[in-house]
Amino acid sequence: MNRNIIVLDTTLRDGEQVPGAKLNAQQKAEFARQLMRLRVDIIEAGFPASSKGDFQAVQEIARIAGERAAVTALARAVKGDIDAVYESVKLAQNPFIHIVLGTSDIHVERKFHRSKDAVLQMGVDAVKYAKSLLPQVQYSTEDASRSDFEYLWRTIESVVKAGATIINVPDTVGYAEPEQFGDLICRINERLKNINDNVILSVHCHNDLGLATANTLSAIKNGADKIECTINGLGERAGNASLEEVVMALRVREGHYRCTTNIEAKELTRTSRLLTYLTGLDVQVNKAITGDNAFAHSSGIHQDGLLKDKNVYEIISPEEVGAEKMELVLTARSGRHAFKHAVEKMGFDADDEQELEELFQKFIALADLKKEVYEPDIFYLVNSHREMSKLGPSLYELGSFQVTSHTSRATAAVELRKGDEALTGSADGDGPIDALYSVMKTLTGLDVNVKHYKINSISGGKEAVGRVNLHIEHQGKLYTARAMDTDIIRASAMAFLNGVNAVMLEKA
Ligand SMILES: CC(=O)SCCNC(=O)CCNC(=O)[C@H](O)C(C)(C)COP(=O)(O)OP(=O)(O)OC[C@H]1O[C@@H](n2cnc3c(N)ncnc32)[C@H](O)[C@@H]1OP(=O)(O)O
Ligand SMILES: CC(C)C(=O)C(=O)O
Repeated sequence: MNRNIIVLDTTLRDGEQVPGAKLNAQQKAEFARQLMRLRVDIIEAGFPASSKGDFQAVQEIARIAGERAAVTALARAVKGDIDAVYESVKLAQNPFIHIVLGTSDIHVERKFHRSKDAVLQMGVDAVKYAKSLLPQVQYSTEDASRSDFEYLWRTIESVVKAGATIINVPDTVGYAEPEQFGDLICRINERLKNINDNVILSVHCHNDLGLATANTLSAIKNGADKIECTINGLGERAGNASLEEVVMALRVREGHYRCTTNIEAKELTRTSRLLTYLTGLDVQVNKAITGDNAFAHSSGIHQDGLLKDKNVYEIISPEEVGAEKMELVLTARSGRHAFKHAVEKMGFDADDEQELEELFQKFIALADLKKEVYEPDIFYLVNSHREMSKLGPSLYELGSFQVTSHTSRATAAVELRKGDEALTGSADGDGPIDALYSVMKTLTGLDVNVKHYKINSISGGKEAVGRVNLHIEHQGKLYTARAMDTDIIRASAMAFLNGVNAVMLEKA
């Protein structure tokens, strides 16, 4: 039978310890509401002794939590801190006090300058005091993974006897590695069962070596029943175990771990985005589950495989975590299958193989100029290709051009080709486009006037494509012409030529 793992979210306590992540009481309450929608079992709401603002934030979260989540907050083994936690969480339906105290030699000797026995006694006294206020008390043996095992165990045994109901084993500085940490949890678990079977064994891992998720999973395999995580892995230094990673690993590899959680996975993306919005701290694009690229596929071989069967390259469907549907990002590394899929997705038929190949070649040329090709690019590419095909072979083609612009004047030099003939010339103008059109008008010898000129950016990104729309007048008749390019001068020149060619074709 599957074990249910209790999930404590500490984004509002450990996550908030990150520089720049500080939230006000109203923001903390908003995020806590989202954590309740996510169905975390416990919210660690803050460190109420640290400031009046945090005390009030914890109090508000305790007030709104109701039955939806247990609420706790952190205290040192200090009476004043414990009082602050009690006073701020007591309104919750399921409140508990969380006490932390170091067990490693370095904490005992360098931080507290006391004997091991004295530090242990501080912990016992703190638990006894907390227990006089609330029935549920969690005790964290800070820096457990760097602690002498027998002293660590002696501490756990003593605080359990004093009334601690949850023992939390932190890898405070992210020093542990999965096998060793799993072994530590296994040893503690075996002894704990012998002294009190009702005590919950919990872990809290940091990511200094990028192992927080792996260590948390290893602890679960070795008997931990409760985990502490944060959204987006936010937390002190390199952060904490990421809630979304651990939860989805348990879900995707359920057969392996045989554990479940109460988490509503569909709320993961929304929770991550809310956190980014509130803190202004972006998630790295390739972050598992919540990064922008977590469900984006950009290379041709992958895109082809996904279109044939999404299981070829997808172990989690984005919908499962509340993200948008699988995204195929079109780049110069995309292939014909993905391109055809994008063309059809926009409602164009793509059955003509020769046309599709021509379009694909234009797409690759464009993708070489741009990092990503967006839907509006494809839309315009197909439409303009089809429009140009209707016009037949272009009469004038753009060879080369050079445009210089000064404060008050601009000059353009252009080479056009008409069959084998090369036509070159230059002209001045009020601005670069005026100079360009002036020389092209002379070279084609046609009496045309530009009546309307409009340029738009039709897609996103630094290399966005510029689209030029023109109305050209010839002998009282208006001709519409368009062109697009990542170079707006080239797009302007090509639009003019397209207009001129339309006039020529009609006259022919
Ligand atoms: C691993 C973790 O994430 S632990 C949680 C970290 N979170 C925080 O620190 C929350 C924010 N902190 C604060 O607001 C402040 O540091 C406070 C309110 C906790 C304390 O502020 P101050 O009283 O000004 O003390 P300061 O932070 O300068 O020093 C910490 C003191 O607590 C002591 N201390 C540290 N940890 C503990 C502990 N677990 N139990 C008892 N005392 C402790 C230190 O030894 C030091 O005391 P000393 O002055 O006798 O040497
Ligand atoms: C309070 C404890 C659990 C902690 O944050 C740590 O040890 O990292």
